[in-house]
Amino acid sequence: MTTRSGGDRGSTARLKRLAATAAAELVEPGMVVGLGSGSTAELVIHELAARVRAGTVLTGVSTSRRSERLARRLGIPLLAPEEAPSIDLAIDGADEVERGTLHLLKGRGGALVREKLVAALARRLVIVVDVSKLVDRLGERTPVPVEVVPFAWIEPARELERLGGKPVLRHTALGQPYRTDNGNLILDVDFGPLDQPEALAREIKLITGVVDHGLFLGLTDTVIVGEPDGVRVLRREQPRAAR
Ligand SMILES: O=C(CO)[C@H](O)[C@H](O)COP(=O)(O)O
Repeated sequence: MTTRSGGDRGSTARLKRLAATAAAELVEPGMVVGLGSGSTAELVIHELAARVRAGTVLTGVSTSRRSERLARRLGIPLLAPEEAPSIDLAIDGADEVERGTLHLLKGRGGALVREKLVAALARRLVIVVDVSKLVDRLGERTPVPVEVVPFAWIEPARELERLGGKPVLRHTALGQPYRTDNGNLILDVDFGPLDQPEALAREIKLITGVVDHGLFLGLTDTVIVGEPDGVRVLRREQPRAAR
């Protein structure tokens, strides 16, 4: 189902803000909210913090050390995932959203494992993106991030090549291997546009040394898309995939 509402034209930052504001409106007093990672999810955290300052009671569960630091600094009470009785709603960004299925590619920010765990625990997953993130097929523009343990990472890299990918070890701006919050490495694997993301996701998970990958399939309930004319809301029509 698709609905539209009005708004201003503008830059990517403005489109992200439109989506973030609309997503924050879904949060009701007393909810436990999964706090995503990345620039769009951080806008949501700012919106929620404003609500907390205005007296709304809510609790966050963060998906990265960075979102945890931001939420703490802004005064949002936090729980660890295992301390939360349940997570009512998780709100997160994405690098690509497949139009037909609402499957996602995530992890440019390196938080994919924690993001996927919080999404899996949440009753609903709401994704906030600007319109540039919508694609016909996952992998069109973005490689698939794969988190691997640091020891002998070359072995999962070779297996990913055998699956048809081109893995590149992610580095920081200073040229050091990038480390996730879990102390692991990331291989960004270019498979090109994906015809069968489910099959690829299964194959990647079977590789020894792989912790997880950035394919989020069947997890999304709602995508809020910031567009020049306002927000568009895409809702999943199939029941959530069994996990
Ligand atoms: O998956 C992510 C981090 O691991 C982010 O949600 C994703 O990279 C989108 O980020 P942004 O909102 O900055 O474009």
